[in-house]
Amino acid sequence: MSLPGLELTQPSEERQLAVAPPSQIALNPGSEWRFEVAFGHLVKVKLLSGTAELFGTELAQLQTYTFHGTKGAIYTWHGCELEVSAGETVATTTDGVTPTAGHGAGGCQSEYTAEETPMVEYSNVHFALETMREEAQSVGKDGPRVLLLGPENAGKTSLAKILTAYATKVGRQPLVVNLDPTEGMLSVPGTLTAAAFRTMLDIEEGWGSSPMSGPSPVPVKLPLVYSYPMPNPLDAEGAIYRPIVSRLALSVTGRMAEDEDAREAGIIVDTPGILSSGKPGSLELINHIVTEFAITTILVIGSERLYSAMVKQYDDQPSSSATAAVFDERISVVKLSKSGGCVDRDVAFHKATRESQIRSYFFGNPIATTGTSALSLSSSSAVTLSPHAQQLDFAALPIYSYTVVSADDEDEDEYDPSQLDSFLPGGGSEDYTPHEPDNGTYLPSMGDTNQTPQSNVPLKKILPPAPSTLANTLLAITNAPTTASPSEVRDASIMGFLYVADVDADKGKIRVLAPVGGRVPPRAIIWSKRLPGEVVGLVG
Ligand SMILES: Nc1ncnc2c1ncn2[C@@H]1O[C@H](COP(=O)(O)OP(=O)(O)OP(=O)(O)O)[C@@H](O)[C@H]1O
Repeated sequence: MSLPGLELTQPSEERQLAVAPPSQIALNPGSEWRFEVAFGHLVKVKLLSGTAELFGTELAQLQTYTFHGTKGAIYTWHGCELEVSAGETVATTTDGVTPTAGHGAGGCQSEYTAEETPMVEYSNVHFALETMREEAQSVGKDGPRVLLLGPENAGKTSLAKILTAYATKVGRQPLVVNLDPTEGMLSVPGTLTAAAFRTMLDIEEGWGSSPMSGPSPVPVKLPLVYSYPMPNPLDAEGAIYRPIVSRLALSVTGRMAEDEDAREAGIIVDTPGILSSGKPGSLELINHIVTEFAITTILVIGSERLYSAMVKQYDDQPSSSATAAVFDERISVVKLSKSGGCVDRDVAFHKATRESQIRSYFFGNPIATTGTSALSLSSSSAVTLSPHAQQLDFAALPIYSYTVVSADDEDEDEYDPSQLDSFLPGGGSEDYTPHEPDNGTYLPSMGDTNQTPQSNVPLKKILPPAPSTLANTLLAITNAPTTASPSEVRDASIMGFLYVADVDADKGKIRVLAPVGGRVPPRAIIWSKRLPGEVVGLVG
């Protein structure tokens, strides 16, 4: 319809939805294309000519890669040409909000080309690590154990991906450890993980997928997962975080002792930004990680203050490895520049990322990506999983919840030490001997000397009636038996997750979604109450 006098036409719906033609982006050698794609909108990227990589993983020529809910950069060492086009917009996000495409090429919210990047510095780190790996190979010592430190959004995870991708590209098999509970590497958030990377990372999915997410054209990785359902490692003065770090370190060093390839390639440890914030207790946690993983190389990104503190404390000090004296193994602290491309992610973006990780754990990835499908035999790489819904008797489930004061928000779950007796093995027998005498660092009440040793672990069994707040949250099924002590539950690795769809407190039932059918294994369960927290709308 024309507007009288102006001869303008009202934009028709088709016109509004008209897809912009693909844009071509030419990158000079040593530059990168930085882009941000909103959740729910798809952007397709194709490498037309030259070579390019996304956080160290090379793009294949003429394959289409589909991105959504991503902030990243495609870097080229030798120059390349990219084609960027808009994919279809996925109906709605989990919040029910219809996503809007941005104004950048292909509907990116933001995109630009940057000539200045720290990639040369980062690749030099890779070559230095390679030299250490070759030395490890020749003299029979362990490969480098690298710790990444820096404030939030400094690019630690991106650098961990780059170093891992470069290492796998030259045939190494590094062990990667994620100590950031908010990220969820090959797992859902609220976990700390370790995995051996022998094959390439996934361009579209970041770290790639684990077998629990279903079949994948990019080889899956098998992570070892521990539950840490809180965003802040400093909660409970680090008394929950520390023992889990020790468990991971034990498993990782055990793997290195048995696997020659892993021993030579060493470890890459990614940490949460809060450890580098200088908050009380953070330096002690760093020290714990440095000791447990026998760190040899500390990489500090984007913080002069932390770098200087680390140099003072660790530079040229012997590592804590048992063979440090034999090989004169010393710690080196290296300062690295933060990439100008690192973007701050707001609370909404973090929440959307978490929801998307959980959704793909239960339902797979419904977005078909032609890029990866070309590598697989099927015509589409979309993976649709069918989780099983079932009703469970709440009283029969040994569900534990952490009861700690958050260092961040003072969001306290009532901490009542008298209730803790209820989860003593064998129903509260007094002659119980603790499994771990070293857990005594957490004292919930300094004046209370009559506490049983078990109360050092702030885990409480949830007794009926089922709390309504259980709805829309995750339950982590541990490998610990139902009669395990709280310290055993805390230290147990995770088998899988359930999503609580409904709580019927009157009937004493909960309706859960499980990734596989069959009976829920009789194991102790940890309630992921605070992280990932409530995820509404997973089940319609
Ligand atoms: N060169 C780059 N260009 C564009 N985006 C980038 C670049 N490097 C990193 N990013 C993005 O910036 C964000 C922050 O980076 P990253 O996750 O690596 O930081 P981090 O230090 O691990 O953060 P945190 O401690 O909060 O987990 C991520 O979304 C990442 O994809």
